[in-house]
Amino acid sequence: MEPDTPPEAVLDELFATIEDRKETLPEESYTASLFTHEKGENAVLEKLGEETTEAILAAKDDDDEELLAESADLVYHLLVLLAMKDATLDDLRIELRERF
Ligand SMILES: N=c1c2ncn([C@@H]3O[C@H](COP(=O)(O)OP(=O)(O)OP(=O)(O)O)[C@@H](O)[C@H]3O)c2ncn1[C@@H]1O[C@H](COP(=O)(O)O)[C@@H](O)[C@H]1O
Repeated sequence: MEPDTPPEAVLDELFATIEDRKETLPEESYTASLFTHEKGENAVLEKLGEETTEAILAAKDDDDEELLAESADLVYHLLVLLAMKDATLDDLRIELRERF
């Protein structure tokens, strides 16, 4: 991702990169390692649990910087899980829109 990517395009670009890693499985990619992990989907599910706990602790500590960092880890791992389950970012947007 380029440093000058507009903030509103970041999630789409990140999700497209995750889908690319799922398809091409580069050896050096952390994202690809989640798709090929010996624990299967449990690897990303465990990370989601860890990052959720870390975000909660940061919020309880009023550590705003840490909360943002852990939230980013959480969202990233959630997007990996969605890609793993063949869902798309648009599926998530539509689900949210239906709640209005
Ligand atoms: N946004 C992320 C991202 N957020 C978090 N992480 C990784 O998620 C892991 C978080 O684990 P922890 O916080 O527990 O840190 P850790 O102790 O180092 O992790 P582990 O030892 O448990 O693996 C770290 O290895 C981070 O590097 C991410 N890895 C990749 N991306 C993006 O995904 C895209 C593809 O990147 P590659 O995975 O490098 O191909 C790029 O746009 C990246 O910026």
